[in-house]
Amino acid sequence: MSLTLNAAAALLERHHLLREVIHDGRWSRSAAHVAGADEPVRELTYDTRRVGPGAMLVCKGRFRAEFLDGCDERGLAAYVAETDMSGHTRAPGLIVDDARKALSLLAAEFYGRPQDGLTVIGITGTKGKTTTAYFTQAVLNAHSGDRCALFSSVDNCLDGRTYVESDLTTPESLDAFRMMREAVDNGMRYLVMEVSSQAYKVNRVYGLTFDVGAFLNISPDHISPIEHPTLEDYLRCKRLIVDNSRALVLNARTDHVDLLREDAAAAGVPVTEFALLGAAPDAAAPTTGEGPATAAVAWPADATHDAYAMRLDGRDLGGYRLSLAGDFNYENALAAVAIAHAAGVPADEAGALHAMEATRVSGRMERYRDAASDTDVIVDYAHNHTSVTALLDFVDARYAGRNPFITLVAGSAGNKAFDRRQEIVEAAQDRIARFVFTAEDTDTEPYEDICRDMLSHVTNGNVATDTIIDRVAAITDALEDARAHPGRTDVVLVIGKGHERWIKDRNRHVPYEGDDQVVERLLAAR
Ligand SMILES: CC(=O)N[C@H]1[C@@H](OP(=O)(O)OP(=O)(O)OC[C@H]2O[C@@H](n3ccc(=O)[nH]c3=O)[C@H](O)[C@@H]2O)O[C@H](CO)[C@@H](O)[C@@H]1O[C@H](C)C(=O)N[C@@H](C)C(=O)N[C@H](CCC(=O)O)C(=O)O
Ligand SMILES: Nc1ncnc2c1ncn2[C@@H]1O[C@H](COP(=O)(O)OP(=O)(O)OP(=O)(O)O)[C@@H](O)[C@H]1O
Ligand SMILES: N[C@H](CCC[C@H](N)C(=O)O)C(=O)O
Repeated sequence: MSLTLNAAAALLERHHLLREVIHDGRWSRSAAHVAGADEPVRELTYDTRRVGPGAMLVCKGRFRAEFLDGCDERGLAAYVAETDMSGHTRAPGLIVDDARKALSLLAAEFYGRPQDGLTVIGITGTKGKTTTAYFTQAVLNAHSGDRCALFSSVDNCLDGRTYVESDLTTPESLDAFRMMREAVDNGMRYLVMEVSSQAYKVNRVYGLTFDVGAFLNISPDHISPIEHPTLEDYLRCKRLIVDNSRALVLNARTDHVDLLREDAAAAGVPVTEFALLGAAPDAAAPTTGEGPATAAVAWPADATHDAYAMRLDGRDLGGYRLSLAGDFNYENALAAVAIAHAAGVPADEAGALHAMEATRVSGRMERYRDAASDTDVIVDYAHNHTSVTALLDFVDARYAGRNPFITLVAGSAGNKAFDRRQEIVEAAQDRIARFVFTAEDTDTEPYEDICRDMLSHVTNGNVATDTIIDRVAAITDALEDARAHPGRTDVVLVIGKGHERWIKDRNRHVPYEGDDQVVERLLAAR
């Protein structure tokens, strides 16, 4: 870890980001005139509250110059910013075109390019990133003796075994490279990370090349003033993974698959395709023929879809029976097989390629049963049209002929992804008996307004609706109603929060018991 001011300036110059170096009233194209420019930077940070002796600070986003007040006294060595900050500090400034790109490049160097010591796998898609990332980690851990790290929207894992709750789907670049360094120092050989569209939008993975990039699917989501202005912009950001990967694993069934194939061809990136099939493929034509190289396919092995068969590179992998129900999870498992294979796991390593069968992912398809009232409860993380549809497809298939009374307990995020509110209602209203609208995560938008918005999209007069803002009370009401009808088969779906032990209010995490725990407690109390 030996970044100096001189080296930082040269790196930024090489990437055409450096405008000028400002120090003591002198503006220059290099840092050569600054005393101590060859001293190692002792700390790299994007937050003035963490500045200590010898620190280099990157001023990004909604940074305000006043944050710098007092930093000189704490030993600020240099800053990197998109504008001259010398009114608030005597430290030398590297003025750049894009501070977030600069942060990513500097962080990689500061931490000694830890990505070079790892096989790095990036997974993007509207749905299934987290599950596929956990499944892939399970396979690579089995293959390598627990030497696979993970960055996911649920947890991060830097030693193949210990999981710590994460803040973002894709960490800020500096945090990502710091954690990669720790992973390498812990002996990790692989890293599986989720790559959100926001990560590309705000350059959290700038300059990082994935050994394997995976594109799972794309559907409308994340359109709002703080995310993407349009679906086109959302897809444009996600597509960047193709240009930034050495090999691409692609779902042959995703929307815009032809465009992604074109992207890969233009970038010279080899593609492995996978496809979930409705039935066994023709033995004479072992691949689907949908893409140039559909290497991995899976199909239901029984009528209830409780097991699937998989084939990789023409080799049968045998039956798969996941701990997580739902056809979509077999698609995620298939993606994990294709990704792990592209990352070097041989097709004949059956043990490793089946390792995800035991994997559970917190808050995804957690199932509970109250036999006395014939009630099944599912806690899941569905929170948009595609995932609610996938969940209801599972319920339809599983309860075919039993005509269950389905209650959906759901809210939607505040201040972002506004279309989700209508889409969740539209995906569900003709397929369920009752909505209970409730709190989900928000910033400034009141929960009541979000629930009212959801209610306004209900057009089916046959579906019952209630709004119970308190989330625990909403779940309680749904379960009590199910118990009050013992002769009826009930399915209660509690979606959008999973295992989270907090709920966002005014963008702060307020402690919350967790959907899984609320359900367990209520069922045990009977
Ligand atoms: C708190 C907040 O709203 N942050 C958003 C903001 O970041 P920002 O860098 O401008 O941060 P900021 O909090 O305004 O502060 C500006 C800078 O001043 C610094 N600071 C602040 C105070 C101080 O005293 N001193 C100081 O130095 C802060 O450390 C920061 O570096 O602007 C960034 C660029 O727009 C956003 O990425 C970021 O979104 C937050 C992190 C967020 O939650 N974003 C969501 C939408 C997100 O990224 N989600 C995706 C998942 C989507 C998916 O599943 O597909 C994700 O990858 O997690
Ligand atoms: N391949 C898939 N296709 C459709 N829906 C899926 C798929 N995989 C998971 N889901 C649904 O989406 C929910 C979230 O899954 P997961 O966390 O794996 O995806 P994600 O891409 O990380 O989502 P998010 O970014 O919203 O957290 C699941 O609880 C399930 O309802
Ligand atoms: N209830 C959460 C869902 C976040 C999941 C994240 N991956 C996203 O879609 O932004 C929220 O809106 O903050």
